[in-house]
Amino acid sequence: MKTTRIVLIRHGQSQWNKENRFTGWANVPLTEQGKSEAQSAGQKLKENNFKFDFCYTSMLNRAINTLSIVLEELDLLWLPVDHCWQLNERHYGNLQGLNKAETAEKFGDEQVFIWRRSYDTPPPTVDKTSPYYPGNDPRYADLTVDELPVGESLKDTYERVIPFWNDVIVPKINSGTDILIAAHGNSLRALMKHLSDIADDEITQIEIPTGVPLVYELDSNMKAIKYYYL
Ligand SMILES: O=C(O)[C@@H](CO)OP(=O)(O)O
Repeated sequence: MKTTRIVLIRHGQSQWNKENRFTGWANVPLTEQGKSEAQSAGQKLKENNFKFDFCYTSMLNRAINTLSIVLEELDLLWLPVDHCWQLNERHYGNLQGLNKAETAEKFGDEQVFIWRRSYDTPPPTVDKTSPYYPGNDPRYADLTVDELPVGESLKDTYERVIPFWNDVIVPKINSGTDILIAAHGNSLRALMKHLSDIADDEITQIEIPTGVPLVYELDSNMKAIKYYYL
């Protein structure tokens, strides 16, 4: 059976990972630690002789910068890269910017766990006056009003990531292209759920570390044979 290998990577530590704040589509930078995680990821890929032809990332600086640091380590900065809003982090609605511990003190641990890890409960939404409404950001000018998220559950994120995977990334892989995807904790959890057929109530337990290459071996139906971290 033909197997395919792809590599996923969550961005390195961001400023708001460090400050324990809900991030979502907020465009925060990598910390120095995040940059060095990305460098080590690139070195590990190099030591293990990984080769790539094409990359996908999100529209958010922390994933774009992580990818570029990894590619620099691999001497592959010249590779083509598609920047796709579908790979963005889950939009965290009105929670964006809030400290997670303070929010738990205010609303209770259980409510915050539901917002963070339930499959289909969305966070409180933003309205069009919010600085976190993506329709106010020129990078999302091509999205229709229906596509612009105002606060997503993991299920909502899954419903934009997986059609993009099936319609855009799978044909690219099938044309014999070795791909690298740099994205986010929850957009990658959605992809892992699909690739490994993880149940709705089990995906709560999957936590992806920042800046560590996640290797997937896929069968001819583009489903996981196995996955491991480098
Ligand atoms: O804040 C976020 O955007 C995400 C990822 O950092 O957090 P969580 O782990 O709560 O989904």
